[in-house]
Amino acid sequence: MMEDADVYIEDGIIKKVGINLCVPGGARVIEAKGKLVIPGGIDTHTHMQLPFMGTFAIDDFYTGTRAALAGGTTMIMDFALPQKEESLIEAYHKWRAWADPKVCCDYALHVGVTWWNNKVPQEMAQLTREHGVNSFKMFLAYKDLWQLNDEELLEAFKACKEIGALAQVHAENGDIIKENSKKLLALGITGPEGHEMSRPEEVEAEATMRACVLANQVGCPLYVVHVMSKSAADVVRAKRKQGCVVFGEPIAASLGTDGTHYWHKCWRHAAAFVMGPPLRPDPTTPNYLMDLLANGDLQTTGTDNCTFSASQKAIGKDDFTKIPNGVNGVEDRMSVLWEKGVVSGKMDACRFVAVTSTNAAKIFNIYPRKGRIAVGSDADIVIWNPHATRVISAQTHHQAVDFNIFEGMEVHGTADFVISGGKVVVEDGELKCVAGAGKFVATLPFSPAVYSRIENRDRVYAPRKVIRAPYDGVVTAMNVTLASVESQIDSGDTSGISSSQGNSFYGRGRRSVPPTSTSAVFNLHESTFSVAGDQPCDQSPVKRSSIKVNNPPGGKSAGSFW
Ligand SMILES: NC(=O)NCCC(=O)O
Ligand SMILES: [Zn+2]
Repeated sequence: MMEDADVYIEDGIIKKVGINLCVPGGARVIEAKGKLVIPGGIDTHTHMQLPFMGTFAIDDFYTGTRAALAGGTTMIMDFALPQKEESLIEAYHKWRAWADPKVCCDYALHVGVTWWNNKVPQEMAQLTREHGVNSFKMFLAYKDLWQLNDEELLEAFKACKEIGALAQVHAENGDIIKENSKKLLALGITGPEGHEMSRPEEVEAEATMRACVLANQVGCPLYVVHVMSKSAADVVRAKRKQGCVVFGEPIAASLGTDGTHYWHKCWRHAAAFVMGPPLRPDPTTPNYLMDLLANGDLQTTGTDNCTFSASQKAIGKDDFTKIPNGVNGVEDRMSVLWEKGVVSGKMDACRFVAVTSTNAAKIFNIYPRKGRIAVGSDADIVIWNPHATRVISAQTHHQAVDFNIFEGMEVHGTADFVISGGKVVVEDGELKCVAGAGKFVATLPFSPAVYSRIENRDRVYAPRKVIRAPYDGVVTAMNVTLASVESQIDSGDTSGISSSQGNSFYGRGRRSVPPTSTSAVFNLHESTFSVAGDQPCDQSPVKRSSIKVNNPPGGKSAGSFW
């Protein structure tokens, strides 16, 4: 909703909203006529000072959050990413120790589930209960580093659901990437174009689909980070249309530029765009993603801000797999979104606020403290000038990195004033922020924007058994030893395989024994057994031991079968 009103702030909180407000004498007045007074942006996805690929991201929690404020973003959500076997709680504390003294704006943490054993879900629960973390990111990529296999993913999704957290996924198939990378390097393709060629769209789309299916099977809500391609976005859209609880996050890079840069003749230029999943060479991708964002098929915007300077990128000068992955965006996200989303006519100012701030606040359960201008909300406010223009450049940006992937782009929409926690930190374009002024924002589990639907779906789709009269006919005995079967076959008598004999079944390479029709058990290799449709054992419910009803009707529903 948009209204014409004044906003009065005291002690970092919005105290009044309305016309002709009565305010204490001496209160500072900032004139915003002709401009928009909007909630500060929330960047859902950053990696400040991430230790990664042999180096650290060059924008740390100070330069990164300072740049965020300059562009109208008043809160970032970063990721604590444990090394293999490292405690998730230790990683969380490590990130807090890095961020707390440096952040100029508020921040929250997602935590990565980068490995799995039975201690991990306990730590996830503790992080949710005691440390203000309500989202966990799992990687389907980065084989041998952070990648989980499908069984581990299922466990992680189940754990998220149990504790009311939102499962996030980096959706790319790491096994395929590894295989393709080897092939390309063997062909002598060592430059940044190899990065995109090793992980084309379908590699992202397959992983997106797999994550959606796995999460849906255990009734876990899912958030797909950095949606980079049309086909991955189509998966999110289709799954939402089918009723799955899934959210999609395109980023400033995927909305504002494309992957044609990987073929640029200057190595440094091409390497600057290397990130995972890659930007797509199809130049119609940004418009396509923006349309989905404008129309509600995608919900939030992040940046995946993870910056590396020229010399850091050059770690991979002879091998694209070694180029540190990551691009800028935290400073320019709001302007890129305004230019490509609003000025283009795809979305109005209200939708702009939704996708840059409010939707994130709702999904991550910090609404209406964040993402809204209302009495009681944090005074994180931007006075947005929709008419002013600027040209994005590494020469003038506030980030530490020496390259800007939006270099030369003229954008309308600038943050003339930025108020963070009630303090004016950008004034007519001038930055006045202080390291450590930002606060950690705890995010609580069971976000209503995410879990109210889950609870209802669990109830509606809870598995129910069919009530029927018990079967009272003859039941073939199952316990059979191979020796007894063989001796009976040798003697030509296959009629009386008895229950006192042990388990066995026919082996494919064995002597010419009859197929499973004469056996008391199924040989899956030889039978026509199918996981779909009627099974030969359908008449005998007691034998379908592989199907478990997790929650019998009447019991608590966890909705495992939808
Ligand atoms: N995305 C990227 O290229 N770098 C940061 C690590 C990650 O999110 O994958
Ligand atoms: Zn990321």
